[in-house]
Amino acid sequence: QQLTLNYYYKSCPKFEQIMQDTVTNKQITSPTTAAGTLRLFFHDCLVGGCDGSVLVSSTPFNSAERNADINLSLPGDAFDLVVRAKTALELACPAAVSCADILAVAARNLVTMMGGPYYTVKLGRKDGFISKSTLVEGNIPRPTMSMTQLIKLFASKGFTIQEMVALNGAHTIGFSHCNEFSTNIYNYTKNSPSDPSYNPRFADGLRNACADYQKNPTISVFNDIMTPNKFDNAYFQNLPRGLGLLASDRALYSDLRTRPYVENYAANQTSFFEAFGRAMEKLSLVGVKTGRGGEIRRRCDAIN
Ligand code: HEM
Ligand SMILES: [Ca+2]
Ligand SMILES: [Ca+2]
Repeated sequence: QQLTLNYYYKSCPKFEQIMQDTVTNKQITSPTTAAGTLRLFFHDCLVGGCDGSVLVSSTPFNSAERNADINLSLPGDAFDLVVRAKTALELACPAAVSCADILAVAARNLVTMMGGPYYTVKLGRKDGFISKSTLVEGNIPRPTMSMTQLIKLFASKGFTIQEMVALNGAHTIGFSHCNEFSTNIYNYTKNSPSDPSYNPRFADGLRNACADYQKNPTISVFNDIMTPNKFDNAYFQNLPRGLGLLASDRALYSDLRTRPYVENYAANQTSFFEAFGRAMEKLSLVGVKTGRGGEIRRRCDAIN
């Protein structure tokens, strides 16, 4: 079986409309939803494919993906958006639409709403039967990984170096908690508090912003200081100036395997949008389940 563009044409003709209304409402009332949902979708697809496994809540019998430490910072608003869409869709067309499709379309609509490209999302994903916290480690990139490790991880999911760079352009919106980069700004070496690949004034600003982060771990900083709420190519323009927040962001410029793509996307937003859209279409197809390989969940947070 294959995914198709008009999968819900008969079974849920209002699918697109309900998704667009729900997404718009949620994003207007909670503007952090867009970035959170895009990251949620990324974390879904990298563990067991785009099958909604990340949406499942833990039970006394099962520690779900959400419990893995790397997923603890996924924001509640992103999960809430999926619940809202699912509720509206179950009223209009019961037991027709998968949670995996809801998440894929929500992420796409939000990218477009923030000013990013529109790309097509094929439909007909089924929801997975498995969500285990132990299956997360090693499948999702960490900012502390070397570029060689990052390239290998993305290659294992089917992505080229160029696609990996384009996908990282998602960091043009949203934010990161201080603990994700604190080792880069405090006591980096004996002689320098911060990683020399930072712009020194930016590093000072980060040290200031994060001063209390151990007492208050919720403190976070925009990934793209120039246009944190706009999906554009400013993220790539920041990197050559030492304004990349995470070590993995700055490595995209310092490493010669990835720098040419950074330079291209920094100079040409159209080129970035095309590459990002194509890479997201590809991400949306990673490990998808069809037919009896999955189910339509009644609730997105629990396997039927
Ligand atoms: C080298 C690869 C990547 C690494 C190491 C990485 C790491 C991170 C980290 C540590 C955060 C901060 C999370 C927090 O503190 O709450 C973050 C945020 C984010 N990431 Fe990535 N990421 C990578 C690639 C991607 C990709 C491919 C996407 C999507 C296509 C993505 C989308 C996002 C978004 C949208 C945010 C902001 C989330 C929010 O504001 O709630 N990331 N990333
Ligand atoms: Ca998954
Ligand atoms: Ca931006």
